[in-house]
Parts: sequence; C-alpha cells; structure tokens
Amino acid sequence: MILITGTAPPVFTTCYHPVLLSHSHLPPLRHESAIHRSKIFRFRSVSAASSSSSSSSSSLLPPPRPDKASELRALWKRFWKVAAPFWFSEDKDQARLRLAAVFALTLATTGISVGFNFLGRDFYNALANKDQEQFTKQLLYYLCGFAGGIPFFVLRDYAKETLSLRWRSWMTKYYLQRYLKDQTFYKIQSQSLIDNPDQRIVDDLSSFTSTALSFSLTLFSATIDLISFSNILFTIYPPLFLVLLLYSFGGTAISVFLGKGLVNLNFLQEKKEADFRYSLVRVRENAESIAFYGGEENEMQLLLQRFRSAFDNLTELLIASRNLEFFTDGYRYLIQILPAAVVAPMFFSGKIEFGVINQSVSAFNHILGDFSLVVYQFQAISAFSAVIDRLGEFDDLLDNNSTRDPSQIMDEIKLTYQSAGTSSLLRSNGSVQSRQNQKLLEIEELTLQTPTNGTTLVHNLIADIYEKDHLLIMGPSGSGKTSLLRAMAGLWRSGKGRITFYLNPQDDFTQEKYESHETLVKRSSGDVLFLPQRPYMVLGTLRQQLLYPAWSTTMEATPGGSKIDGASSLLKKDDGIEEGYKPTTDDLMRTLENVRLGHIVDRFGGLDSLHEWSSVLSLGEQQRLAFARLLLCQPKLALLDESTSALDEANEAHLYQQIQSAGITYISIGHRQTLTMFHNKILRIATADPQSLERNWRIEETSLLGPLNQ
Ligand SMILES: Nc1ncnc2c1ncn2[C@@H]1O[C@H](COP(=O)(O)OP(=O)(O)OP(=O)(O)O)[C@@H](O)[C@H]1O
Repeated sequence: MILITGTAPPVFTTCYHPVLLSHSHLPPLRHESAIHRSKIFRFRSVSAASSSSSSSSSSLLPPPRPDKASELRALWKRFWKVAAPFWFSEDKDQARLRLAAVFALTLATTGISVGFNFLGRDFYNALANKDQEQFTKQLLYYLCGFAGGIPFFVLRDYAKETLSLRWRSWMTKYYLQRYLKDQTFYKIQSQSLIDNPDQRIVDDLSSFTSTALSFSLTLFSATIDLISFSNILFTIYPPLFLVLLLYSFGGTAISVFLGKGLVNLNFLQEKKEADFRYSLVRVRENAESIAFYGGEENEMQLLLQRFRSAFDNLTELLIASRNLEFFTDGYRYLIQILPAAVVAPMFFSGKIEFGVINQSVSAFNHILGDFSLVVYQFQAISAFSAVIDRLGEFDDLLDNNSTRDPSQIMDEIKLTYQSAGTSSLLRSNGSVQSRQNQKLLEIEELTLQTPTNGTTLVHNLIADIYEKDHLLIMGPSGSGKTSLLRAMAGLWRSGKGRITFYLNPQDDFTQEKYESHETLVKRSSGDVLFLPQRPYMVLGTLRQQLLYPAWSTTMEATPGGSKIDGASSLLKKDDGIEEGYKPTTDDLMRTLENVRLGHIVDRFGGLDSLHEWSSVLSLGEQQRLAFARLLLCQPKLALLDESTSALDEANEAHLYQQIQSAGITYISIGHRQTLTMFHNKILRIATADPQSLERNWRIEETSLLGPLNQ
C-alpha cells in the first residue's frame, strides 16, 4: 500500500513537491496569496532599488512602533484613510462591481476546491481498493474537474490584477493631483518634509493596491474555507479539530513574537533603497558638473555609503526573516504528518477508509492555512505595514501640506490678484499719481523671512510697479533677491505685508480665498510669468519646450492605448490649462528666430524631435529658449531672475529689446551693471542686519537707456 504523505503545506509546497498536485484540491491555485506573499517580499526588497526616487536629503527616522493594540488600531485607521477614497470616488460603481466579481470568482474557486477534496477521497479509495473501473472513472472526473475548474482560478487572478491596476491608476492620479497642488512638491522638497515622495507614488501605491486586494481575498477565502472544511474535518474526527486549533494559535503567537522587528526593518529598507537610487539619479542629472570637477571618487564613496546602508539593513532583514523561517518552515512541514498521525489509529482499527486519511490531511491543511494566515504571511504583512505607514504619512502631509511649527514663523504675506480697474492712482501716502499708466503691482510693508528658520531678509518694503516700468533688483548675493520673487510667486509666505497684482482676472481673488494655488496660478497665468534662475527644460520635444507652461501638448504614452479597459481612462486630465489661441508652427519658428535660436531647429531635427534638452543646449541657449516662452506667452508682467546671466552682452541687449518691443513690463534680478540700461528703476537691497528694524533697501529712478530709448 502506498502511503500518501500528507497534503501540500499551504505555502510553497507546490513548488517543491509537484507530485503533491495530485491531491484533492488545487494547492497552487488555492494558495495564490501565499505565492503572492513571496512575490511581495521579493518585490519590496528588489524593486525599491529600481524605484524612481527624488528628494531625500533628509534622514527621517521611521515612526516609533510600539507593539500595542492601539498601534494596530492606528495602522488600521491609516489603512482605511489611504484605501477608502477610491471606493467612494466617481469610479465607485465600476470598482465595486469588479470587486464583487472577484469575490464571486473566489467563492467559485473555493467551491471547486471542496469538490476536489471529495474527488480526492474517492480517487485514493479506488486506488487503495485496487478497483480499476472505479479508479478510471475517478481519474476521468478529476480530468474533467481540472478542465472545468482551472479557468475559474485563472479568471479570478486576472480580474483581481486588473482591478488592482484600476485602483492604482486612480490613486496615482489622486496623489499626483494633490502632490502638484498648492506647490506641495516644492514645500516637501525645500523644507525636507518627507523622504522620497516619488517612491511612495510609484512603488508604494502599486504595492498597496495589489497587496490590499490580495489580503482581503485571502481573508475572504480563508473564512469560506474555514466554514467548508471545518465541517468535513469535524465529521471525520472531532479531536483532530482541537489539535488544529492548538497548533494554529500557538504557531501564530510564536511567529508574531519572532517577527516583531520585521516591520521596522522593512520600513527602513524602503527608504534606504530609494535614497541609493536617488543618489544615482543625481549623478545622471549632474553628469557634466561631476565630470568637470572630476568628482567620481567622491560620488563613488557617497554611492557606496548609501548602498552599504541599504545592504546592512537588508542583511538584518534577512537574518530576522531567517529566524522566523526556522520556525515557519518547521511549522509547515510538521503538518504533513500531524493529521495522518492523529487519524491513523482509526484507520488501523478499520473505522475509516484509506481515502479518508487523505481527505482529512487535505481539510486539515486548508483550515490550518486559514488559521495560520499570520504565520505564513508574516513577512508580507510586515512589508505591507511599512507601505501603509509610508503612504499614510504622505497622505497626511498632502492633506495639511505643512508640518513646521507655526509659532516660530509667521505666514502672513498676503498675495492678492485684483482686476486692473480697481488699482488706484492714489499713492499709499495719499498723493495723486501724475502718470496715466496702469498700476500692475503694489508691495505694501513687506517683511520677508526665510520659511525654515525665520531669518529676516527684507524689512518693510514698499514699491509700486506701473505698466512699462522696468525694475531691476540688485544686491549682494544671499541678500534675498530671489526670495522676493518667491514671495511674489506665492512660494513663500513667511513674513508679513501685502503683495497685490492688478491684472485682468474676471473677479478678484486672493491666496486665502482660493486655497488652491493651482487655481491662483491658472487664473493669473498669461498675465504674470516667472523665469527662474535655472532655466527648466521639460521632458519632451522642442515644441513642448516652447509651449510650456501656458499650453500643454501631451504625447501618447502607449501608442494605441492600454488594452486593459477602464484603467487608462482614469488617467485622463479633467481640465486643460490652455484656452483660446495656441501658437502655430510658424509662430514658434518666428519666435525662435527672434531669440536667435532659429538654427537649433535644423540641428536637432525639427520642432518635434525629442532630446534631453538640458544636456544638449548650452545654458545661454536654454536662457534664450526661456525668453522665447516669454514672447509667446506675452504676459503683462515678467519676473526675470538672473535670466540672462549666461548670455553675452549683445544677446542680453537683444533679448531685452525684444521684450520691450512686445510691451511686456518686467522686473529683473541681476548683478551686471549693463542691465541698468534696460530698467528705469533700481531696487537695491542690502544684507539685512538681524539686530536692526531699519529698512535695508532703497529705490532709485534712472532713465531708461535701453535700445528703444536710444
Ligand atoms: N528654503 C530655505 N530655507 C531657509 N533659508 C533659505 C531657503 N532658501 C534660501 N534661503 C536663504 O535665504 C537667503 C536669500 O536667498 P536668495 O536666493 O533670495 O538670495 P539672492 O539674493 O537671490 O542670492 P544670489 O544673488 O546669490 O542668487 C540666503 O541666505 C539663503 O541661504
């Protein structure tokens, strides 16, 4: 007689013992979650290294994780906060329908497993009784069962994966919207609020959606299994049920004790892998500077240091996993003989048939798998908790979008946009303006401070800018010139005072009234344009460079679109920023000629050629491209932060002449004396004395000597 050595332990057995597939259920399919568990763990360890990382100079420690019930509740609350929005979103009907389908398929697969359990019993009974006819019949049933049952398992997995993709698509858009809203990405970066937000958006979201679905399905099928198979087991031999309870609860308690450090280690691993990845991205982005400096050795040290940190943590993680697996593997393999050992005396005394041993082993495994979810999935659960923590932390930040102590620094700079008609010709001191030009900008008693430490940069600034006024801001390096533009752009609000733009919006609005900065920028775009100190080249074609930021031109991410229905439609942008006239190819070519960049079109293969523009264009060419954007946008007011610093004087004069003839009023920052020719006012800022409350600025009127006035 052949002794069938137990059934497949719920986890991994199918990989190691394919012969055990002949058992009365379908272990590889039934235990997909267990297989998924190993996938998750590998994914967490490896793919974090391939994540697209961004900022992380901050060395944030993971939150302390005391192992108390209240911590579990907090984790659950975080999970719910991250998971819930999708299921109540505009896509909720589709989402819930698909979820119901996945659950129905899971139910069907459990039913099929129970069927296989009985088939297995009869199959082995026929074998043991040497009943060839019955054996052939059972074999046929088995084969038909496979043919009919397998599609359900495959479809269940497919439906689950597509739902997870749909959920991820929605969440990616949801997180991206909030990340880019109100300049949160800028605050996170400039104030080092959290590490690697990009990794959270790419890896953590993907892992969260697939793992959350897998876990809920595992829980669901475990409950159903428990009900179906407990009945079978109890009918066979009640004491076996007691053995099972003791074994599973004891095992769970021991594995929780052995694996308690894993959550923290998984959390740190995520961060360290992303930090390492980010330093590699920085080497790529700053390749030329590093090569000029010959800084390879330093970079190597830095990279190795970050890798070592990830490596050390991974080593600890592996040791902790190894210790846990000493226990869990023993736990798994013991159950191959335990149920057989318990019921064997009944078989020897002839109370049960041989097939019943197999059936009880199979049912025991099923139920034990359900009771022992924590034992089998401990590593996956700990990795998942780390993901929940990271996403929860990110989610909280996106909701509040600032975490620094407000008592230290006052955020009281009021930025207001008003319609042009409301600007008064009265000066703030009451005198009447003699000029007829429209006021575009008014700065009232502005005291500007740095946002992180509250150092005062400018005291009590008062200034008015009228149409055709061209103001040059000068001062020593670090005195706060760029910061003044940051305040005008609404990036910094630390300090006090008021900045008012008199533009052309349909109605008046303030930064407070419209909490979304995106709205503010959208409403003011076209009227004010900022050219930052470092020209920013978007990823895309030359045409996209020129149309940025006023008009968007999207490129097809996947030609033909996604084959998986629904998910890609969730990624469409609801509202475009462009309105009205969009420059034609002729306009773009003419503008490039106007900034003396006509030659680059041929050199780089046309307006629609793709290049890494920040690498292939010289800094001066990038600055000229930024002026081309300015000429295309035709704003009322341009704020230029050293935006001609890389140009020779002739090109600089040419560009200023172009924007003057376009009728654009501008405020520039610069150090060069030659710039004074193109401005009729100079604001000189001195480095602020922290002890003094005296004004550290003065405004000089000069005559405009620019080419138009010569
Ligand atoms: N996020 C920040 N947190 C705290 N301090 C900052 C921050 N960003 C800039 N600073 C500080 O604010 C001061 C003014 O910076 P700003 O960039 O405005 O100088 P600047 O006058 O434009 O200098 P430069 O001529 O060198 O470009 C500097 O001392 C700088 O170190």
